[in-house]
Amino acid sequence: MAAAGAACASPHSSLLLSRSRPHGLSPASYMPRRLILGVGTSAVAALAVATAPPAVLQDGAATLFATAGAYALVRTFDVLTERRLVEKSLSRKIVHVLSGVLFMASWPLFSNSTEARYFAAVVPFLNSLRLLIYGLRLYTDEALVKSVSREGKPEELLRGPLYYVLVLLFSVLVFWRESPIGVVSLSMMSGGDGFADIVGRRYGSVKLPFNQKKSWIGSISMFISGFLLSSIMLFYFSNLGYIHVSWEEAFSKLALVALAATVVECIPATDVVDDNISVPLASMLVALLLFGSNTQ
Ligand SMILES: Nc1ccn([C@@H]2O[C@H](COP(=O)(O)OP(=O)(O)OP(=O)(O)O)[C@@H](O)[C@H]2O)c(=O)n1
Ligand SMILES: C/C(=C\CO)CCC[C@H](C)CCC[C@H](C)CCCC(C)C
Repeated sequence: MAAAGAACASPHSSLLLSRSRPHGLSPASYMPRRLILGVGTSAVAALAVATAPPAVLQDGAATLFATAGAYALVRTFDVLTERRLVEKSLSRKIVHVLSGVLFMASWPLFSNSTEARYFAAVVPFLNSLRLLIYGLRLYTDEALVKSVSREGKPEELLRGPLYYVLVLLFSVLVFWRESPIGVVSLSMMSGGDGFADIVGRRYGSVKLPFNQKKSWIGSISMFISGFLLSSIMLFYFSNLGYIHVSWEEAFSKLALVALAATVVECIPATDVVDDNISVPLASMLVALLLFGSNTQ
């Protein structure tokens, strides 16, 4: 109040008066509305965090971490491709492999609550929205388009990448981390199909007799990498107590799932149905038959 009175003492004070709090007005009516809104929002957010159950806080943090991880993964390979440190088609396939593997690896970060899978599902859901928005050219994101499209066309995001993310969304909601079916299927889609491309594109000179677009080395790579990654991810989740695995039978079952996924991936029909649909679908069906639908 004294400052305001002093400010009125000289002509210069008219300018000061317009900047200092006018005499007699309460701070609330003077403080910029934005500041009041900011303080209010922060207070509500702090109250929400302070009163939220620990599981919700854990799941919220895990969701933020995985979402940020997804963005960072795509951005990293955009920069590596931009600087020609990684060839474009290889970069795309590495993103294909790592997205599924790292997403599964992040699942133990979520709480043991029944709602945890829905928090985890937010990550592929947001990424499917992102692919839809940029694939439909509603907005542009050069980095995303360059990282996950074959030829740099935004509409490409609406096929392979979108199917891939929707499979992640479906698997996390339906199977989550207590069932081997989702883990095995995502391993075949990300690791198996990914390495089939990475190896086959480079060393696949001897083509399959019934499909000149695919090669023996590519299909063999798919079988081996799908089998190995499925085994590793099953060990990961069983070691953390989410899945009980009878290893005497598991390896033979995983080999049959990998064989089914490899056969589906190499038949010419995949020109009609995208690999990112046919491979996980075939894996889910065979894994369902072999492992059963019982989850721990
Ligand atoms: N069993 C396989 C699978 C793939 N490839 C090689 O990898 C390339 C891409 O494989 P493909 O499965 O067609 O990849 P897509 O998922 O269809 O391609 P993209 O991921 O680019 O959409 C093929 O042209 C081929 O050179 C191969 O040799 N043998
Ligand atoms: C190029 C791809 C498929 C074509 O065959 C993969 C597209 C990947 C998406 C752009 C990003 C998906 C991110 C995952 C939903 C979450 C990853 C989280 C993890 C912690 C990095």
